[in-house]
Amino acid sequence: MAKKKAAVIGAGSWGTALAQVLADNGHSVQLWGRRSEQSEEINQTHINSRYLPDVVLNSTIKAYSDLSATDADNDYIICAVPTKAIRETIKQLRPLLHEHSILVHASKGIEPGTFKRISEMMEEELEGASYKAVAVLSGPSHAEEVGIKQPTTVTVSSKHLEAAAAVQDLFMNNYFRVYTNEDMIGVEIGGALKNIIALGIGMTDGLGYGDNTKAALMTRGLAEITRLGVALGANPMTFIGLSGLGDLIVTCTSEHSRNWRAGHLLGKGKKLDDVLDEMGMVVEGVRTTKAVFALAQAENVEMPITSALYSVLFEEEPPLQAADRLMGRMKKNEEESSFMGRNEGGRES
Ligand SMILES: NC(=O)C1=CN([C@@H]2O[C@H](COP(=O)(O)OP(=O)(O)OC[C@H]3O[C@@H](n4cnc5c(N)ncnc54)[C@H](OP(=O)(O)O)[C@@H]3O)[C@@H](O)[C@H]2O)C=CC1
Ligand SMILES: O=C(CO)COP(=O)(O)O
Repeated sequence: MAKKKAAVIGAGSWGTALAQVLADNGHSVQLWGRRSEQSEEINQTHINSRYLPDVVLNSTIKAYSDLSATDADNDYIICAVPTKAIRETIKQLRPLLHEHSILVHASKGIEPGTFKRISEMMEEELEGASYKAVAVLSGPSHAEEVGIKQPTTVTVSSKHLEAAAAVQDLFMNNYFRVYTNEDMIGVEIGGALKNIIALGIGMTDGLGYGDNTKAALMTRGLAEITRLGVALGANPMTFIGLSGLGDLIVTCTSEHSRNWRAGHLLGKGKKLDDVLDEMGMVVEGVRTTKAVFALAQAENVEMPITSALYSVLFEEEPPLQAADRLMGRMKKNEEESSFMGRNEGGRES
């Protein structure tokens, strides 16, 4: 592919790893982080010591901390800030876009209150602006492993299929393999909601439960993610792909996962605020649980695991009691209760 110009917005773990992939591919890369001391460190030492300390970054990456200094002639803007910062970031980037700009987000969350997916938030903030397309890049990909070039596969999706194919070309290399998928709703829902299940599995691991419990939560978790996704218009097949099952596996079974680690500390009896302070990195699943608990009610979709997590996170239910409550629910048929989308009968509490 001809060499392109890209700005990666967000110099946390993921933005830094994605900047490295793009620089390895020979593209010209700007990497924005909001702290000037961090951009100076990256430019001078080629290390992001807070977020990706074990990776020596490609020396061609140009870090900066003034968002308005993002080059207006970038072909691609890759947005890797936490979900809560998406709107303010897009507002600031808006004047720098042009008719060929492709905006790719790599974040995983749902907005509480509006229930918007990230691409929907972006499109709202971009209304009337000049740009070509919004795309999502998602899938099983810990920054720490991408940073050391371990074989990784992800999915890119966009309503604009030509843009998705262009993003595939931009990122593809011998350690980062990118698939396209037309189901943007499914890709974004899978990536955001697996964090809820990872929190839950971290919690049951913290309680001392083993592999049976992990498999139960992953399988039934995927069933409830699929149920909500189908109700929102997603293709159920997406949830057994990279951005569904793939990301669920990588997040629920790895100590790299901040969501798993936060859940683990909660399972050990720590309070949510103390856990979030201790993590010092984004734990998207907490905010996503709040959003999805309300969204499931609005959509009349049964999501018992999300509901149990909500009680633990926001209503101080002890994790053990929530686990007991999940096990004591009324009996079910596995197949029917997995993929039916909205509740046909009454809501189960
Ligand atoms: N880490 C991973 O392996 C993966 C992460 N993701 C997703 O990528 C997104 C970013 O996560 P990740 O890079 O891991 O997060 P990190 O916790 O590693 O870093 C967070 C980054 O966001 C910045 N930040 C925090 N608040 C704001 C704000 N209000 N405005 C602008 N920047 C802000 C932080 O800056 P500062 O240092 O100044 O606080 C820091 O650069 C998340 O949605 C996550 O789910 C997706 C795939 C893989
Ligand atoms: O999304 C991820 C891997 O695909 C990273 O998950 P965490 O945010 O839990 O670390």
